[in-house]
Amino acid sequence: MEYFQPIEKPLVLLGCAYLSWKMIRHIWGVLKTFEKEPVTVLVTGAAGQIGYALVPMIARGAMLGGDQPVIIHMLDVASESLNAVKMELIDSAFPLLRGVVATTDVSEACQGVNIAIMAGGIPRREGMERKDVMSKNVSIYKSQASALQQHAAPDCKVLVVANPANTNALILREFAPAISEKNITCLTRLDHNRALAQISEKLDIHVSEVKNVIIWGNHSSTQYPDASHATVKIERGEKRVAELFADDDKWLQTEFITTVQQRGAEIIKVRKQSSALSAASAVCDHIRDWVLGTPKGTWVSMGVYSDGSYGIPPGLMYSFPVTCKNGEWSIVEGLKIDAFSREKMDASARELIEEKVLANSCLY
Ligand SMILES: NC(=O)C1=CN([C@@H]2O[C@H](COP(=O)(O)OP(=O)(O)OC[C@H]3O[C@@H](n4cnc5c(N)ncnc54)[C@H](O)[C@@H]3O)[C@@H](O)[C@H]2O)C=CC1
Ligand SMILES: O=C([O-])CC(=O)C(=O)O
Repeated sequence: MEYFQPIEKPLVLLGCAYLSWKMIRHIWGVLKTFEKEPVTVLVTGAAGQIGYALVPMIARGAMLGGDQPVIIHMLDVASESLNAVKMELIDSAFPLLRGVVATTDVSEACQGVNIAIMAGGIPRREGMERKDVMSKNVSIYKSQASALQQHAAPDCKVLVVANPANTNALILREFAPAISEKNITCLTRLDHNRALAQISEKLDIHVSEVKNVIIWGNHSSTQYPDASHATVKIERGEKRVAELFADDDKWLQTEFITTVQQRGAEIIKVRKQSSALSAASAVCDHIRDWVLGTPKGTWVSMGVYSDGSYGIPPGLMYSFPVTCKNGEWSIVEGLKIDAFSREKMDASARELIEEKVLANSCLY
């Protein structure tokens, strides 16, 4: 038996669709009220240049996503400037910002932090190498390591930015043995982004179409920016970057490498201060990929504790190509290394061994 006249059927269907739509909107509204727990992010050197560029990025969701509330802890020895940064953060009325702590006390700063961005220290000036700021900065990392170990969340993820970044991270690891070595990294993402940008400029394509460059080694002028596995997006698939250069064009083996290696020094020369905006942005990229995962088929460069992969001595903090999933990084294994790359990768490893010895001589 028919319940409805043919004329009534479309009206009933329309009514049902309307009610379902209302119900979905209601459920969506309820779900939206269950917001995520805030993540506590520490920034050391927060009154400095990188800190000043970085904290608003974090508070806007550029690091952990637009639906992730954050509490920002800021540590610096320059208490007045630090308080001014706090005032500005409050004045910005960031919807995701759930709290701000500005302190000169390292224990208070580290309390309960889930992510620690370590940018406190002195930057190099024109004419200096990054290891020239070694003695001052490694002692900071020695003393802050134990505060992190004692007061941060047990699974806190640490990113060391201050130079010499790889060796500071190694010192932090040595003096915070309770923090898993998988949770201590250093920043080479700025170099990685610089390498992508150089290729995109050279080939006159958008930077998002280039991927899988690698920064091997130290965040110093011995780093090896390697484009031999990099690809660009083409209409149907991908093409190796190397195939886009004529056989006799040695740009990828010469100018590309030196430009990326020297980009930090070039910025200092022109700006009279080291890179801050691009460094802060690279920090967000590093943590976002580590926490939320790298896109399928894409790797990024991170300074991590060497497990001996690619013949790099274990126990160095060395930049490798990594992919990230479920909050963990893994080194991309099995890439072919030719003699040209081998020599450059080993030279950077040798420099890191020397820096380790130098750092220890500053500390003991
Ligand atoms: N890994 C990378 O890609 C990059 C690393 N860097 C390095 O990052 C570091 C920070 O650079 P900027 O922000 O430009 O320098 P900056 O001098 O503007 O800021 C550093 C801040 O650290 C603070 N500070 C000094 N000692 C401290 C301590 N014991 N505890 C807490 N804070 C302390 C200073 O008061 C200052 O506010 C430098 O070492 C620089 O060389 C810079 C750019 C890129
Ligand atoms: O070069 C410096 O000293 C600052 C830095 O690390 C960079 O810009 O890569």
